[in-house]
Amino acid sequence: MRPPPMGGRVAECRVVTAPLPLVTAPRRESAPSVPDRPPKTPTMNDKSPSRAVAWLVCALVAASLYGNYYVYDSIGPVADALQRQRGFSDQQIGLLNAIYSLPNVVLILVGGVLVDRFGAARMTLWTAAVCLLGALLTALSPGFAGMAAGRLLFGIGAETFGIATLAALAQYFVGGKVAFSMGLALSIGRLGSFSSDMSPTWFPQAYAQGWQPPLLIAAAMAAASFGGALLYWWLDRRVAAADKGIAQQQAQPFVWRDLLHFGKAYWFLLALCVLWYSVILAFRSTFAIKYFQHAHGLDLAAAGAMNSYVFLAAVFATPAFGWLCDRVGRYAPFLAFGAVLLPIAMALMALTATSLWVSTALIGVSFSLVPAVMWPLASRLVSPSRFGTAIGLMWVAQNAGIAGANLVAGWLNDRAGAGAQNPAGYESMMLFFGLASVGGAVFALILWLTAGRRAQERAALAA
Ligand SMILES: NCCCC[C@H](N)C(=O)NCC(=O)O
Repeated sequence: MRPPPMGGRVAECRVVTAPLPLVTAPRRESAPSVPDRPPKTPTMNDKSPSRAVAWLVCALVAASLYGNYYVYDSIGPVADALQRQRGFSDQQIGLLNAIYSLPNVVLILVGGVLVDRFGAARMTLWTAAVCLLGALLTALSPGFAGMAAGRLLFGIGAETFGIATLAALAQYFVGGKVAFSMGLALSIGRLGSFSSDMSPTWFPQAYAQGWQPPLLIAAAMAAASFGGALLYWWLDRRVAAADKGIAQQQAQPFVWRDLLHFGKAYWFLLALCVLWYSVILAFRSTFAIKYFQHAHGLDLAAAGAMNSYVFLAAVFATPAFGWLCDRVGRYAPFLAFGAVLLPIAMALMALTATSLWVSTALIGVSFSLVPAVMWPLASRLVSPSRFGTAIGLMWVAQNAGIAGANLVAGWLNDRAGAGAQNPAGYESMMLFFGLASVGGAVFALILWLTAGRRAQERAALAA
């Protein structure tokens, strides 16, 4: 089964809207090295998995993501307890999260290649198991080194797990609704992060007992995530068995040269991914609350709540935007619109006295729209057999960008002496994030306006 043929322009990437065959899960082509273009159109076959199966896969993947994102965000709520009860410094607490990203600057590319090599279902299962081990080690370790090793293990599994889950949805929804399914799964993941932030309210007894019970709850979430992955793997095996004789799913040997076959549109998307996520994750996750407190005079609770609304909005808006993209059948214009909102929001925040609600709403739309479009669009810019590699490469650059943006922003703030007594000290950081967001918007606009017109892109996109 192949994705619908794409038109000449990325902006015109259209989803099949004709009545769909029962088939939704493409089996991978067996060519050792494929050009960067979509595979062949599926043929209808009664023995192939139905739409219901695809939605079941989506539900299992989403449930699995929920547990995974819960664990990712589980350190923040116990940071204070770790400091009080175990004497951890801020640097040590910061390292428990940084150690998640650092190995992935190299490792996700390997993870992406493994997803293409061994298939989405097997890799989802294996990496969910690695994440579970990491979460258990984090929760049960008596010392900092053991906890850090647990977070490292979790990070190694989690990013490849993320690629495998996107690949699973790209595979099962190739005939349509890929953006909606990815948006839905991502939003359930974001709900996991939101739940982690809300867990002190939901499980007060656990938090009253100290740092360990909340991390054991996180490990239980990782176990639930593994359970979802196991069910998805089992279902995929049944689908593959039913599919026998129609087409075989075969492991794809990796050829480095294949990276060169990714079209220009893919590289523009990668640049947008690095710049946009660097602003969104480094600013929103690290500096936004402090900036709201010092530069906009909010107290800690109000600043935290203001920041979390972006997150909550994404829970609902991400699948809605995915659905809209599938319905309209266009991706790049939505992506450009979402990317342009970010510099506008940053400018309003840094340069005007406009209420923070306005910039928060704009970032909320951008945070919901860009991921809802970016990953489905990526799945349409490369062959399904290279999707894992393509996302892996994007996330290598993305992790490097996020780590770099955190370091640069921190250095700029320290250099300018930014703080409650010196709110103007945040200006250079805001200029840095503003320029990065403008860069992201420019790449999104170029992707929309030019990439699809090029003959090279047409060749890459056409069936
Ligand atoms: N689990 C939070 C970090 C996810 C990073 C990952 N590389 C990614 O970009 N995932 C897609 C997303 O929008 O969350």
